[in-house]
Amino acid sequence: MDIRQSCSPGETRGFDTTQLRTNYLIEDLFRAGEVSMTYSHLDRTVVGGVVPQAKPLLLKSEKQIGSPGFLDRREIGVVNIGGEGRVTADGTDYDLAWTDALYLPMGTADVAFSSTDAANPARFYFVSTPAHATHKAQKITADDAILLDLGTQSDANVRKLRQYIHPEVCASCQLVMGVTLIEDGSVWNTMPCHTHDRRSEAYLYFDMQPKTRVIHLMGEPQETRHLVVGNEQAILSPGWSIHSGCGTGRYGFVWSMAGDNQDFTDMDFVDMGDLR
Ligand SMILES: O=C(O)C(=O)C[C@H](O)C(=O)CO
Ligand SMILES: [Zn+2]
Repeated sequence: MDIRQSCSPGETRGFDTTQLRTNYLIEDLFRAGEVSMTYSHLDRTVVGGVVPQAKPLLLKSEKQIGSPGFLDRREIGVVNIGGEGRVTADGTDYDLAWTDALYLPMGTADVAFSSTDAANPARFYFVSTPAHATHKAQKITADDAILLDLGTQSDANVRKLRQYIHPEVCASCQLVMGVTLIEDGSVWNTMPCHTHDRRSEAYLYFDMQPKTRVIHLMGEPQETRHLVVGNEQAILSPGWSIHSGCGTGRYGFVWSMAGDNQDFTDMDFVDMGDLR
């Protein structure tokens, strides 16, 4: 398990490119036939990638989780960004197509991931956060999610934001999760940008051509830094950091949040004139 400690805004100001990438970027999340996990101390969020081939892959606990079962004291949200696949949770099968999601609650004992066609494997992205109560397991499709049409053509930020794990769609303890797809011809996400010190956030950029890159903006609003991000790479975003990006081509991203509240609109917007 890859471990990421929390960094303060002060030390982040002094980071060079390698230090920024080592602390905030997860580059190698999807490996054929493996479950990969990164444990971030930002709200103890575990971010993972699962690419099942011919055999199912199991969600297993590790020392860092501190309990025999991975979900003994955690909840998990899963989004499939690959070919058709199946998640089997305590004997129930959930078939997930591209951008379908699944919420599994605290107390789920056995979780297995499989691909329908090993030649076009499922690519499951997951985010898990500590939990204190057991809610209902739920599959959520793009049509079940709350859809927000955001942005304007003249601001080059037209996008569809879908809230999948959100109090009005699927009850959870703290996890909030969704997918934003940028329309063709637009390049920006989450600009004007914001912070939300009550919650941390994780971004998985996906649906990009091999040569496309997103220039992801992070850091304090008056001390911005950037990360150059490729397809299927994830960003860890502390509550004090802005999180916004501009692509050289089309892309989407899975966002997730954990922390003190589940109020999506609890954001501190940054005035353009205050960005540095
Ligand atoms: O397109 C957007 O705007 C987003 O997806 C916003 C993120 O989800 C976010 O930052 C929520 O706090
Ligand atoms: Zn945010």
